[in-house]
Amino acid sequence: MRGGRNRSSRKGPAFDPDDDHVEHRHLGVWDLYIQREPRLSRLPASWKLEEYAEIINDLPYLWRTLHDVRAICGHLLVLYLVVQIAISLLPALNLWYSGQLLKIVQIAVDERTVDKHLLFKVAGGRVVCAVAERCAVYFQVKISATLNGRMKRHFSAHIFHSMARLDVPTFEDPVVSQQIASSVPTNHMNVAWSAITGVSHTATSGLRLVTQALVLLSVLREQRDGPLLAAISLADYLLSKIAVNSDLGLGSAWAATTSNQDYIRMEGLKKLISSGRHRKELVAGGLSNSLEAEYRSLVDRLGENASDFWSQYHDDMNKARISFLNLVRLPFEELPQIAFSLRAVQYPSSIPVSLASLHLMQQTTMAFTQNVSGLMQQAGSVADRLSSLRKFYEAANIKNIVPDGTAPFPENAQTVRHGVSLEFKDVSFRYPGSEDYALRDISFKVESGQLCVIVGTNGSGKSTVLKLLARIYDVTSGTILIDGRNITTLKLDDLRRAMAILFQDYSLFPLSIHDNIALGDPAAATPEKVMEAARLGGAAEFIARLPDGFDTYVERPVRDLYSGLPENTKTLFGRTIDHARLRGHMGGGHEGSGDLGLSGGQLQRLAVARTFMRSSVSEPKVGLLLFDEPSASLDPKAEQDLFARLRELRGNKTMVFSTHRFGNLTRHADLIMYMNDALVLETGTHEQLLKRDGDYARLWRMQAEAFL
Ligand SMILES: Nc1ncnc2c1ncn2[C@@H]1O[C@H](COP(=O)(O)OP(=O)(O)OP(=O)(O)O)[C@@H](O)[C@H]1O
Repeated sequence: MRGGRNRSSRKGPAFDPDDDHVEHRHLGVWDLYIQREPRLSRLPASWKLEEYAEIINDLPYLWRTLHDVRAICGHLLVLYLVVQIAISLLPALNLWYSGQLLKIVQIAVDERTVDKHLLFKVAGGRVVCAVAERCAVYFQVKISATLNGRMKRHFSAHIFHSMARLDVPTFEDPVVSQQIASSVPTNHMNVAWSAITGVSHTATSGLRLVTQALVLLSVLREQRDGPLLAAISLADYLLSKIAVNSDLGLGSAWAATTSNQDYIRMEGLKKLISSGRHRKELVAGGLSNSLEAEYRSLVDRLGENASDFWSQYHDDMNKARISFLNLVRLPFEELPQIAFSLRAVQYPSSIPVSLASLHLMQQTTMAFTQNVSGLMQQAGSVADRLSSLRKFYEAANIKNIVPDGTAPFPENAQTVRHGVSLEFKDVSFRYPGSEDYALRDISFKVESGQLCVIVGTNGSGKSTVLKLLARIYDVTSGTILIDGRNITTLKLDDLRRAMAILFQDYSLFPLSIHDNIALGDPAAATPEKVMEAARLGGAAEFIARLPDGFDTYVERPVRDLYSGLPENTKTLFGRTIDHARLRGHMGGGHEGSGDLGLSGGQLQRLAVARTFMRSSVSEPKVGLLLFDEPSASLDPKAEQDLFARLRELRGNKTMVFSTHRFGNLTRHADLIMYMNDALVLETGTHEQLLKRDGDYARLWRMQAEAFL
C-alpha cells in the first residue's frame, strides 16, 4: 500500500462503500471511499477499546515469537532491549542536568557566585550523556540489523511452509490471500521483528515519557515562570493536533475507483503503446496515428482531471491542509517570547535566568510533546504489528478447503500400474464464488486401463472433469469413485502420487529446465531420467541447442536492476535489457518466454516432459494419466509423434484425455464423452457415436472435411 503506514486488515464486517460510516469523496475522476471511525477515536490520546482487546488477544503470539527468537539469537535480543532501555532513560538524565544548569545560573544571578565544581560536573555529565546516546544508537542500529537479518532467514522458512501446503481453492480464497500478504515481510522487516520492535519501542517510549515527566515536574517547580511557559507550549501542541484536519487522511480502510470511461480508455491507450506485447498489432494495423489522435482528444476532454489517483489525492491534501485553526494557531507559537518580554520588563535583573529558563522550557516541552505524539503513533501501530504476527503464525494452520482423506491408496501397490477405474455419479460442480454450474449431473464410468477422451465445445467442462479427478476442487454434489472407493476418503498424497496430470493452463516454474522436468518426480530425478523425459516430451533437441542446456532458466526469478544506463546499452550481464519492464510492463503468459525466446510449442513440450517424468520415466507408482489438451500449441507432426508416444507409453494405465481435436486419439478411445454446456450429451466409442449421427458425428465430419 502506498501513502501511510501499512495497516494490516482489521477484523469486522466487510468494507461496504454504501455503509453510513463510509465517506464518499470526489477526487477528479476518482471516487474515494474512506471508512470513518467515530470522531472520539480520532483524538490522539484516545484509543478504541477493541484495539486494546485485540492487542491482548495477540500477545500470546508475541510470547511465542520471543520463544522462537531466544533459540536463534536470544543474547542479541537481550542486548538490544538493554540498549533500548538505556536510550529511553538518557533524555530524562539530560533534562535533569539542564535543570541543574539553570539552578547554577539562578544562583549566579542572585548571589554573583558560581559553584565551579558543580558547573564542571553538570557540563561533564551532559557531554557524557550526549556521547552515550550516540554510542547507544549506533549499537542499537548494528544489533537491530543483525537481529532482523537472522530472524528474516529463520521465519522465511515458516512462510514458505505456510504457503506451500495450501490447495488451489484455499490459495485463491481472497481472505487467505490477504492473510498471507500481511504475514510476509514488508519494508525490509519481517513481521516478527516488526512486532518486537513495535512493542519494545512503545514500552520504552512510555518509560522515557514517565521519567522525563518526573524530571520536568521537579525542574518546573523550581522555576518562576516554568508552569506558565510549559502550559503555553502544551496548549500550542494540543492546538496543532486539533488544527490538523484529521478528515484528510485515508484512515485504516479505504478504497478508490473510477468509472470515468474517458480516463479508463486513456489509461488503456497508454498501456497499449508502452507495452511490447501489443507492438505487433500496433505496427501491422498502422494504428499509431489514429491512437495518437484519440489520446489527444481524450486528454483535452479530461482536462485537469486526467491524473492518477495519488497525484490527485496529494493535490487535494495540499489544498485542504491550510485550515482556519492553523492560522489561529500561529500567534501561540510567539506567546512564550511575549511572556518572557513582559517578565523582563517587570524584573530586569532576572533576564539571564528567564532567558535560560525560556530556552529550557521551550526545548523540553517540545521534546516532551513530540514524545507524547510519538508514543500515540507507536501504540496505534502495535495493534497492527501484533495482528500481522498473529496472521503470520496462523498462516501455518490455515485449513485447506479440500480435506484430506484417511484411507491409503492403492491398497495393493502392484496393481496400480495396470490402471485404476473411475466413476462419476451425478456429479455437479460450481467453482468457488461462481453462480453457474461448470458440470451438471455428470455420470460416467471408465474401467481400469481404458482410454477415455473428452471432447466438446469451449467452456463445456472438460478441464473441470480432470481437475475434480485430481481433487484440485471437490464436487458440489454427487460422488467420484476411484477403484470403487469414494475419492474423498483416500489420502490426498497417495491419490496424487498415483496420477500424472498435465493441465491445459500448465505453468512452467521460474527454475532451470532441469528442475522444471525433474519436479515431475523429484524423488526419482537423476540427470539421465530427466534427459529421457525431455526426449519423450519432444524437448531434447531444442534444449541441446540452448547455450546453457538443461541449466537454462525458463524465467529468471531474480531480475537485474539498472537505472540511468546510456542509450546504446543493449545488453548487460549477458542479457537483453528489458526497457519495457522499466516502464512498468511485466511480460508473461505462454506465448513465449520473454527471457528465453522459446515458442509456445517448445514451452508446451517442456510441460509434457515434466508429465512424462512422472508418468513414464518413474512409472511404477502411477496408474492414472490425465492430459488436458497437451498438443494445443504443437505442430501436426509433433502432435502425431506425441500421441504415438502417449499410446505406446501408456501401457495398461487408465488415461483421460481432453481435447478439441477429433480423430487422432478418439479413434483409439474406449470411451468418448461429448460435452456441451456443463452436460455430457453423448458417450460411446468412435464407431458408436458416428452411427448415432449426433453432435459428435457432425463435428467429426466438419473437422475431417477441412482436410479433404
Ligand atoms: N477457476 C474458475 N473459476 C470460475 N469459473 C471457472 C474456472 N475455471 C473454469 N470456469 C468456468 O467453468 C466452465 C467450464 O470450464 P472448463 O475449463 O472446464 O471448460 P473446457 O471445456 O475445458 O473449456 P476449453 O475447451 O475452452 O478448455 C466455463 O464456463 C468456465 O468459464
